[in-house]
Amino acid sequence: KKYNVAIVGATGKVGETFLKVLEEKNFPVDKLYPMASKKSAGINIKFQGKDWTVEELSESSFDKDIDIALFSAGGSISLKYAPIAREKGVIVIDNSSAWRMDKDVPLVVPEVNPEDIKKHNGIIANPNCSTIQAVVALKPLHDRFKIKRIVYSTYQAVSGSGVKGIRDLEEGLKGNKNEFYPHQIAFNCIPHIDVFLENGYTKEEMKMVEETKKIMNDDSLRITATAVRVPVISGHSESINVEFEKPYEISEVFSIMDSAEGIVLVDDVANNKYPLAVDAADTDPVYVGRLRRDESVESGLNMWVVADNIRKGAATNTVQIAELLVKYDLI
Ligand SMILES: O=C(O)CCc1cccc(C(=O)O)c1C(=O)O
Repeated sequence: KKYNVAIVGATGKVGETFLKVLEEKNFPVDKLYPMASKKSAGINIKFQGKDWTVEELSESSFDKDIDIALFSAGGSISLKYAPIAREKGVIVIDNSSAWRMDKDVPLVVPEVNPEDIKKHNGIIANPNCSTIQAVVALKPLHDRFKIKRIVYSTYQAVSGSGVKGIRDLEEGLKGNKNEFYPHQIAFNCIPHIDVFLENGYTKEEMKMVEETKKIMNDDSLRITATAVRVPVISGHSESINVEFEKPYEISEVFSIMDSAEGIVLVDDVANNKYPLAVDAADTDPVYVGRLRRDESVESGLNMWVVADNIRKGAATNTVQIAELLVKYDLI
């Protein structure tokens, strides 16, 4: 069976990676409907050996035979158009934060909570990039040792902000002034991703806290986060400190990580081997390393987790969700 697939935000960084990953995975697409804003309408897109024309997104865009719509066009577009698509019988997989915490919307990482997809009511949410790579690494350890507390510190690539963030870094490295970020990103770290909230955290940090609990289905988890933008083009790196309910042996953590789905263990410090953003770029795994006991608590562990924020952090995870819909015969 082949499916008619709409791509909302087809000309953005994540949108164009949707197309790349759909082709790589040979997803069975019959008709493609690339959609974007007025300024991109008419652009020709080559996909699976054919030419497709970008149409301007409108309220009538889903009045045709579309099976799945992959959205990555910002939260306001998702808020307005996902319900319109759903009403027309389209299954929406949304990359924005707009629907993630809605109780009727499953928030899915296929390696972590695939079964949740069966509860969808027409909209499925793709989690935040930093949350996805974290829960892939944490889930196997939570199942075995029961996590009680998580401390996230992230080092996030500028591609997470799209072309504007990349340009700020590239221009900044040439000594030109920034336009997008609140401060110079070149030769700098900016502890400010998305907007600040009443509690002094940023929205990015609270997404990690709230989305982790929903995906792991455990509101008892105690979590804090600090999200930092760093002068890296591609790949988010994260220092994750976890405290378990149960005692553990470090040798068992190594073997669990080495065999867990979606994880590549890179941990051989005697030979300077640990996960690096430049190695993760344009690949799909979540890379885990620097595993070591946190001696300051009863049963604690430190790790370093790296992944491509546009692929596993967004586009690949979304296409994997589409593959789950097919696998579970939900479409
Ligand atoms: O609303 C928007 O314009 C998009 C803001 C954004 C930019 C970069 C990553 C994310 C994300 O959470 O995945 C988000 C978000 O959906 O909140």
